[in-house]
Amino acid sequence: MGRTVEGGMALTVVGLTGGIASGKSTVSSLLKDKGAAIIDADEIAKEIMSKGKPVWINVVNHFGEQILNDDKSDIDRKKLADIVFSDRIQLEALNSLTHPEILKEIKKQLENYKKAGRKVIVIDAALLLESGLDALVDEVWLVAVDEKTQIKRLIMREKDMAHAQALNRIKSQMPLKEKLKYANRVIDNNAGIEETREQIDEIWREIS
Ligand SMILES: CC(C)(COP(=O)(O)OP(=O)(O)OC[C@H]1O[C@@H](n2cnc3c(N)ncnc32)[C@H](O)[C@@H]1O)[C@@H](O)C(=O)NCCC(=O)NCCS
Ligand SMILES: Nc1ncnc2c1ncn2[C@@H]1O[C@H](COP(=O)(O)OP(=O)(O)OP(=O)(O)O)[C@@H](O)[C@H]1O
Repeated sequence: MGRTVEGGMALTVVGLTGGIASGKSTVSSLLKDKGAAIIDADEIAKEIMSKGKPVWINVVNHFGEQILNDDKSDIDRKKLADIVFSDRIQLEALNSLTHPEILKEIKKQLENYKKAGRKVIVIDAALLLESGLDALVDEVWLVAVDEKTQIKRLIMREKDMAHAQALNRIKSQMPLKEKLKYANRVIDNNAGIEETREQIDEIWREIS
């Protein structure tokens, strides 16, 4: 599907999405090894909300002291997560404080990678479809796992996340069934890393 032109590969902007703990970072790093440029929405979200930045100040002003750590020096991400992933209105408030800045930074990195002549640029974003970021991409690739595997891996990764918290976070995202409607390719990450690597090898052969 990657559009080929005489003399080599054309530019393809890929939106890599999937629910929390579906395996996007794992797939991203396989794609990076192949030579793709990666734009990581979670990393950007963390960066724009680092201490003292405008978004940090706006988030603290909106949510108040309840989201600060014990010495009140910084945002306690776990406290903030507990609030927003159990209250849709608060999640929307956080999204409207953060998403415009995240979008701006993603666009900036995309332009820079294009200028640098990168041929495959991957935007790794859990909320690609929910936030309309898919308007920026040529293809949507979906990393898919069964909900049981998703919860198991999520709880394994986040040692202190309770089952209910894991479910809340999953429920705050678009269901897999809905995401499938937008996907140009589906990467099945239910089995081991080797099986996933084989799918990436195959996709890379097809687009290059
Ligand atoms: C609520 C916060 C502080 C929780 O931080 P925490 O360190 O526990 O999680 P982290 O940022 O590493 O995100 C992990 C995963 O949670 C899910 N998630 C994060 N934010 C959201 C959201 N607004 N809606 C739904 N799911 C989300 C994603 O799958 C993400 O990959 C943080 O996620 C945040 O600031 N979110 C708002 C910004 C955002 O939308 N980020 C995602 C960009 S795609
Ligand atoms: N095929 C696999 N087999 C076993 N474990 C896996 C597999 N793929 C990913 N994992 C593990 O599952 C967890 C979630 O994977 P990863 O961090 O890549 O997901 P993600 O979609 O990037 O998550 P998030 O959106 O929450 O950042 C990690 O601990 C990872 O090591």
